[in-house]
Amino acid sequence: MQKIKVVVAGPRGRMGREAVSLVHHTDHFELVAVIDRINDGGNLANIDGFAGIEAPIFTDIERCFQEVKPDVLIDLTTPEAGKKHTEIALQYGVRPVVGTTGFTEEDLERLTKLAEEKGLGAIIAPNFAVGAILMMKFAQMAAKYFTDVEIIELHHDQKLDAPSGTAVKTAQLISMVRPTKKQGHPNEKETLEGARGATYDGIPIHSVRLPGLIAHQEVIFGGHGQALTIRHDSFHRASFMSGVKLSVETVMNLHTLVYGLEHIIE
Ligand SMILES: NC(=O)C1=CN([C@@H]2O[C@H](COP(=O)(O)OP(=O)(O)OC[C@H]3O[C@@H](n4cnc5c(N)ncnc54)[C@H](OP(=O)(O)O)[C@@H]3O)[C@@H](O)[C@H]2O)C=CC1
Ligand SMILES: O=C(O)C1=N[C@H](C(=O)O)C[C@H](O)C1
Repeated sequence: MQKIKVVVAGPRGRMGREAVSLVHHTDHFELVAVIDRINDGGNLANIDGFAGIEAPIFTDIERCFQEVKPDVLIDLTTPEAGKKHTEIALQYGVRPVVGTTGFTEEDLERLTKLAEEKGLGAIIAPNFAVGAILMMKFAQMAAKYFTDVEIIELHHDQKLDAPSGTAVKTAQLISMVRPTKKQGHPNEKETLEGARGATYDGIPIHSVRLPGLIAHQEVIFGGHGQALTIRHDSFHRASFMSGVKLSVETVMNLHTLVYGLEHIIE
């Protein structure tokens, strides 16, 4: 079996480290390079925590693609870098698998068009954990029966974007099946700004950031005399890696951009 040649962007990050280890330990994947803001021209094996994992380090992603000609880019960086990397990957015929969050609907539209023009597969997944995908699917199912819902997402305090990509995706899936609705009392007023959270299509989203947390979300539905809570917890970033592996394998056979792992996990 031909190995899939993979580049990881953001290898020193919390998710990037897990992804490097996944690629290194998967027989049919080959880590051909990493994209890092520092250490240009060096080798990953010389960086703390990566002993024995050989891969050239590039800061310039275009030079990397020209020299190593990878099949797939795994991006786990920041919203700004992730958008730029995804676009450049598609320009160079490299299939992106993007876990980075903070992409807007306009970004997704632009990248979908580009992937189609190039006839290339791309996967952008706000959450790679199978349990989180199920939480989103169950929430979408429940929304047919309960039209009042609020989302509480809880993350570590080093997270850059709020609300989380998962919370936005959950609200998008719910809003596909329920009519737009202004929840709460029509005359309610915030005496402290932000008390009712952000809203997506009328669905309140509350973001909690605390040290000690990893990635957690509750979707709370309220009805007459009852409530339903659907909760998912990632206690370790290893929870995301089976989804990353499946995405790298699947993207090789796609010719369009897929947004969300729920389209891949049947
Ligand atoms: N889809 C999913 O299942 C999951 C997605 N995420 C998302 O993944 C992303 C990364 O999260 P996390 O690992 O916690 O974040 P970290 O801050 O730990 O890691 C991000 C890494 O990206 C690097 N980076 C930033 N800009 C560039 C650039 N231009 N080129 C190369 N590397 C760059 C940073 O380098 P430096 O150290 O120099 O700043 C850092 O090492 C976030 O958007 C997060 O929301 C997180 C968990 C799960
Ligand atoms: O930054 C994180 O940690 C996470 N980000 C993703 C998101 O924004 O939804 C996925 C997961 O929640 C962890």
